[in-house]
Amino acid sequence: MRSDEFRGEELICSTFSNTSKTSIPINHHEYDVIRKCFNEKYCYHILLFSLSEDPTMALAGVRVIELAGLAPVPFCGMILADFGAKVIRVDRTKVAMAMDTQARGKRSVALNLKSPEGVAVLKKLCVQSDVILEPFRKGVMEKMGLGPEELLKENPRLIYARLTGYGQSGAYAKAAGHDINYLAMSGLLSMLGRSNEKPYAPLNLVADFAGGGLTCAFGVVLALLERTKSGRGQVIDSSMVEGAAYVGSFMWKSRKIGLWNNSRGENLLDSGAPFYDTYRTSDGRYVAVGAIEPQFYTQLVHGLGLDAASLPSQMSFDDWPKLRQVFTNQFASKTQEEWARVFDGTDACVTPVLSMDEVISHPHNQERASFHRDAQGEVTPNPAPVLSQTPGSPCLARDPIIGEHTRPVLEEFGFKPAEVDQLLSAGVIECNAAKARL
Ligand SMILES: C[C@H](CCC[C@@H](C)[C@H]1CC[C@H]2[C@@H]3[C@H](O)C[C@@H]4C[C@H](O)CC[C@]4(C)[C@H]3C[C@H](O)[C@]12C)C(=O)SCCNC(=O)CCNC(=O)[C@H](O)C(C)(C)COP(=O)(O)OP(=O)(O)OC[C@H]1O[C@@H](n2cnc3c(N)ncnc32)[C@H](O)[C@@H]1OP(=O)(O)O
Repeated sequence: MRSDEFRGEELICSTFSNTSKTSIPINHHEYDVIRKCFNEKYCYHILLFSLSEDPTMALAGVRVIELAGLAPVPFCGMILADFGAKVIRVDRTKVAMAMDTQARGKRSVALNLKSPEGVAVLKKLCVQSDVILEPFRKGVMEKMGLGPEELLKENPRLIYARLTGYGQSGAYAKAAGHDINYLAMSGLLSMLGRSNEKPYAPLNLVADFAGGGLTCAFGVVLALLERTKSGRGQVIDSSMVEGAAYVGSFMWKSRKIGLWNNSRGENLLDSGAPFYDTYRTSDGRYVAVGAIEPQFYTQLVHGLGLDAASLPSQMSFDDWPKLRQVFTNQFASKTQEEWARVFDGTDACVTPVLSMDEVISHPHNQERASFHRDAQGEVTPNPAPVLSQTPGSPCLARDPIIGEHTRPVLEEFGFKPAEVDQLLSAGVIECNAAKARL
């Protein structure tokens, strides 16, 4: 008979044959079941219960309720799913198509939270879960009776992540907005753009994803780790203004070394320096040049076939426009492929600007399997970073349709089939079967 010691957040298992201890992370629901079983000394059987998750995934056993949102929260949910969490996305009912293009690995429950029965269903899901991710502006969850007060009272171990543009306080807290607004409020947008041009937002990368979904996922993991010590959940106030600014800390911290003394687009790293920019090649494609250090810059000049003695000094700011013109003319003389043959294998810091589809076939990315094709055959990035013991693994199945898993999820969380039928007939939930692919 296995001897098992149950300690708070994890199950330490040892067997007679060996004393190696395996600790298995468990979620709130398992915690309660296990504690009850230990009290009644049924310790062995519960191990099977907690081994139901794939222990090779870092977030195995973590249950996440993701309320359907636009882009940042779906990205956060996808990250957690990629690393083993069980993510249930709660969609609105009467919605034709999911807005979530980052839905891999998630299951969808369609639930009308405008009904008290719907609120009760969500509460029951949250009591048995570890994390809730909410994408709404300040006050919406409280209005539905689903604020942190209510949910943490019923499940003190719940991690309540609130991902918003402006945070849960402050004059803008209830204002609508999108990535570009948050980036503007972070101060970083003022630094983005070429010389004599207006500021531009680099896609919706910085606030929505870097400072939003990714930073929020980091907060969730921090809270999960902290809970293994305190046994308590907490509220994560994830503001995209603050997340973006935090991601950009280097920009603030490097002002004192004069990195940003010039106007926008005229500094070392903001397209001002000719050795840190992109250049068009003879076939209309581009290369990226990042030869900052003198030893790398020397290799750039050599690869371009230029005579260093005939050029102005690398750091002669006033000569940068002239140097840029020289580089522009040189790079325009060969194709992207030809320049790759010149610079691959050197430290000149010159790389091809690859398209979203080319990335998967570039030899370096292929060797590392950095990208894969999903169920729709589309190129998509693999989870990062790569952990040696518990790497992330993207679900390759198609994305869920809205309400596809309502019934199995509710029954998994303890609803009887008759209760699910009743909720369905009352319009509180939707159970949509996946349409057969012809
Ligand atoms: C730059 C990005 C924006 C990217 C957008 C793209 C992802 C999408 C742009 C175009 C889309 C595609 C296009 O539309 C074509 C297709 C259409 C198809 O239908 C879907 C597929 C498409 C291909 C579609 C796909 C994509 O959606 C697009 C490509 C960003 O910056 S995103 C970041 C936005 N900001 C935040 O997230 C910060 C926090 N959130 C907010 O500030 C607000 O939520 C926001 C975003 C301003 C929206 O405000 P809104 O007034 O609309 O909502 P809230 O005030 O938050 O209140 C939510 C209300 O909803 C109720 N509710 C929620 N869940 C339920 C439920 N289950 N049942 C019932 N009711 C529910 C909740 O009670 C609130 O109701 P009230 O308003 O009455 O309180």
